[in-house]
Formats: sequence, C-alpha cells, structure tokens
Amino acid sequence: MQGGQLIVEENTKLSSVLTPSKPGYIQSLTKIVGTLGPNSRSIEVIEACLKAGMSVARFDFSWLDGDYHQETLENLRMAMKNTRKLCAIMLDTTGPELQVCNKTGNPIDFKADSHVTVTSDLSKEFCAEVLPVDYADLAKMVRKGDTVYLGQHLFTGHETTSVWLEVLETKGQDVICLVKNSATLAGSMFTVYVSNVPINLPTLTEHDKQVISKWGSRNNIDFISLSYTCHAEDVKELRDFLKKQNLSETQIYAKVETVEGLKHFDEILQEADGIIFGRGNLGIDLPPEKVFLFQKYAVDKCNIVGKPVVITRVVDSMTGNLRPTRAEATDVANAVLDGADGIMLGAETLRGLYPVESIKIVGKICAEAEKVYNYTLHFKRIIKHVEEPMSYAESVASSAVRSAVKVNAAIIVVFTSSGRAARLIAKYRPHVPVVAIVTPRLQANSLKWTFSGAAQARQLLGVRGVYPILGSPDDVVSGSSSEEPGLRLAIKHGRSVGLLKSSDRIVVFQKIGDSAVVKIVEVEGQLLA
Ligand SMILES: Nc1ncnc2c1ncn2[C@@H]1O[C@H](COP(=O)(O)OP(=O)(O)O)[C@@H](O)[C@H]1O
Ligand SMILES: C=C(OP(=O)(O)O)C(=O)O
Ligand SMILES: [K+]
Ligand SMILES: [Mg+2]
Repeated sequence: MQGGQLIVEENTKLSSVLTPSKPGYIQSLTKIVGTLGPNSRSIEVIEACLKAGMSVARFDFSWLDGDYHQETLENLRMAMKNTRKLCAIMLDTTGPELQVCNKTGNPIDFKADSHVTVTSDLSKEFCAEVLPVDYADLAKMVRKGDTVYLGQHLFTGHETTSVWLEVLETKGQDVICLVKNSATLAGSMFTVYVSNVPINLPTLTEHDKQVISKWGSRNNIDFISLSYTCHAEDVKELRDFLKKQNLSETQIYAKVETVEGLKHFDEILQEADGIIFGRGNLGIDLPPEKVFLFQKYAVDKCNIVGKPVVITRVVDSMTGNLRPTRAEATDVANAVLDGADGIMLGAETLRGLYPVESIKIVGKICAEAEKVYNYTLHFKRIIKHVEEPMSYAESVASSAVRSAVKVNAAIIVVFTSSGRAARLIAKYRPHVPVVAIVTPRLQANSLKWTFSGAAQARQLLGVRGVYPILGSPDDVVSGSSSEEPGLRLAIKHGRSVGLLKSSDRIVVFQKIGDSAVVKIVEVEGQLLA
C-alpha cells in the first residue's frame, strides 16, 4: 500500500508555499461532486457551483422527493446551458436507512445525560423524550452499549446539530437510550444510524427501485450511487434492475460506508464502475484511528484497476463556516495524495451556508496537492500490476502518459466512444488534462436510429483529469475516419479556454480499427514525431 505520494525533494520548494496560486480554466484535475438541495438549487447558485468546478451533481433521495429533485434538475439543466459547462447526474439511493420524522418541524433540544426512547411505534410524536423510527425490528437488532446517531448528513454528535445516543436497554418495541451530547435538532427529518448493526433490509429497497424506474428513467441518469453497498451481489442486482429499466448505460458507484462493505471491498470493486468511500458512516462504524488505513487500502485498490474513487465528508465545518478547519484542509490534500479521483460534498452544498465557497476551497486544495503529486511513482505502481503481455491499447495508453511527461505536453487528447480509452489514459494518472473527444456511435433498433455518446461523455466527468467534448455525429454519418475534425475541435476548445497556446505540444491517443496509436502534435499543426 502506497499513498502520501509527494515529491518533496524535486517539487516542494519552501518559496512555493508563499507564492499565491493562479486560478486556471480547470480548477483541479480532481473531480468535485456536489449534492444539490435547499441551499444549492437556484439557477444562480448552481451556475456558480459549475463555474467553481462541480462536475457531478448528486441528487440524494434520502432527502426530499422526486418532484423536488426534478425542479432542481431542471435548474441544473438551465445552469449548464447558461454557463456552457457540462455536469453529470448522480442519483443517490436511500437504501436501508432509518429515518425519524419531526412532523411539527419545531427545533427540539436534547440535553446530555437525559434519557430518550427510540420506538417503532409511529403513532408517537417526535419530542426530546421520544423518537419514533420507521423500522419495526430496531429493538430486536440492538443491544446494550450500541451507539445510535441522529442527524442530517452530519452525525457524529460532535456538531451541535446531531445527537449521539447509547443504548441502555430494550423494552418491547422501545429502545431506551442515554443522550451523550447536548444538541438542537432543527428540521423535519433526520436519518438514524446504528453503528455496526446490519439492518435486515435489502441494499436496494423497493422505494429505491421506484425512484430509479421513475426519476432515473425520466432523466436518463449517468450514475447511481448505491448507498450501503455490502456485497458484490448488491451491485449485480442493481445492474440487472437497470437493464430492465432500459438504463444499461448508467454507471454504478458503490458507496462503501459500513464495516460489512469493507469486508467485501475487493469483490464489490470488481463489479462496480466506481467507488464512493463514504466516510460519514464509516467514520462512525470504524474506530477513528482506523479510518485512514481503510482509505489508503481502498484508494490504492481502485487506482490499480483504474476505477474512480470518490472521498466524502471532507469539509463538514464549512456547512456553517466560510473556512475549513486546518485538519480538514490538510485532509483534502492528503486524499488527493492518496490517489483519490474525486471529492464529494454533502451537507456543505446541500444545506450549508457556503456551497460555492466549499467547492472553490476544495478545488484549490486539490490543485495544490496535484502540483506535488508523485506521478512517476503512481505510474510505476500501476504498471507493475498489469499482466504481460499487455493489451495493445493499455500499452499504448501508458506510453501516451509517459510521452506527455517527456515532451512536456500541455494536454493529452483521446478519442473514445465508450469512454474506455479515456479511462485507460486516466489510470496512468497524467499530470496534464485529458481532453476526451467522445465519438458518437450510431445505434439502430428496428424502429429508429440513435446516437450514443452523450452519457458516455458525461460519465467521464467523474474520472480524474478527463474533460469530455462531444464529437460531431456528422463525421460518423459520413463514414469519415479522418483525424482532422476531432483534433481540430480539441485544439479549438483548448485554445478558447486557455488550456493551449501556440506551439504547445499535444499527445494524441487514438484507436483506429484494431490498432492503437500515440502521436505528438504541435498546436500550429506541425507534426513533431
Ligand atoms: N482522429 C480521430 N477523429 C475522429 N474519430 C477518431 C479519431 N481517432 C479515432 N477515432 C474514433 O474514435 C473511436 C474510439 O475508439 P473506440 O474503440 O470506440 O474507443 P473506446 O474503446 O474508448 O470506446 C473509434 O470509433 C475511432 O474510429
Ligand atoms: C456520503 C455519505 O453518505 P450520505 O449519502 O448519507 O451522505 C457518507 O456516509 O459519507
Ligand atoms: K443516500
Ligand atoms: Mg452515508
């Protein structure tokens, strides 16, 4: 296990600590997933989020319903149009999550050392003494000494907006608990999490299936974040379900956020398209001193197979503050140095006071960490795990990344239809942006012709360092295999956004028929090699 890949000797000069960073078109190669909700759903705020660097929008169905999320999504679409920035759509399932409703919505104060009864009797009213939970078997599942957390995204009992309880005893359908911290719960709904107690509900619930078949299908979603993934079977089941819903292109990011998921991490990774390392829940399921270890293990495994891994819960304190804590800021950088592809913001953007600033500051920290990332070490570590003889594509893709270093290229351009070629390049972690020209593919069923490509392009927004551009279907229709239009498009785009200037070098990776080639061009069009 590696991680903490920093080139101290070569790149880290003390003076660079004092030199202000210049913001570029690309805020960071690391991708930022923002959860959209009450404080981040107006067109104006979403536009600012996109400009700040959010490239995947998460719709968390633990909170609010399809109609609410639909309105937010329409605003996102408008914001994309206005800013001309593409953003992928991620549906986050509720899964076997327990919830408490506060029908009156009045804030309720909990006092440390008082007692509270968590009950499955839903006829009871939510108050400081009684918490009615929508799960009949709770009293059967918990034991004396277990820990129960209650909150809205944040729930460690450290914040004054979440409560931490210790189970004292169970009586019938009631669980009597000791309140461990004083807090005020304001809002109408809270999620309940019992640390280390597997809830006997399926990972993909009937409610999730309904949401996917209605909201997911209507919006042709790019990603599903499968909450509380425990086994590879969970991913397979979702994959089968997606096929039946005509959503077979939707990618599955398994959210690993329990000890059960940890135990089956390797098999889950084989089945999933990406991993979300859910530290919100894991951070309370695992002893605090163990969380970093699993993070390093998980990120390393994802890097080796070239699947994106997204780290969650990085700047909790920014939910209410304009600056992260020192520990949070350092943690974001360390996640990048571990090899994370993306950072996910939850409460910070959903209900936090500073959604845009949270994205900006996380992007800035990521960008700084990327400057000192040890790309050479990463490359060596990845290639060591690839069996020989390699596939031609893998061999040429890795060479493209090395060439980009050797010729000091400004960008790598890759042509892809499925996104596979771009992912292969990203696996070798280039130090420069990868512009992926997604070539549409003509598909026919007995009734109509359609082009695939838009979803594949948006899905690349989840891959570290990759910036997709939709190629023109005209090239495909006319059967043109000429490289010119696509490359010209990449250069034009690169120049217009300031990624490229005259005489910059570009490494191009493309597959033509069965062969894969890498070539180096100069921006003015002159071939170097
Ligand atoms: N210079 C180019 N201009 C336009 N299309 C290209 C160029 N080079 C390759 N292509 C096309 O891009 C597509 C990418 O190849 P493909 O095997 O589909 O990649 P992947 O496995 O990533 O989906 C192919 O259809 C190929 O013909
Ligand atoms: C992202 C997480 O979960 P949630 O969907 O509850 O935010 C997490 O546990 O880190
Ligand atoms: K969720
Ligand atoms: Mg969670």
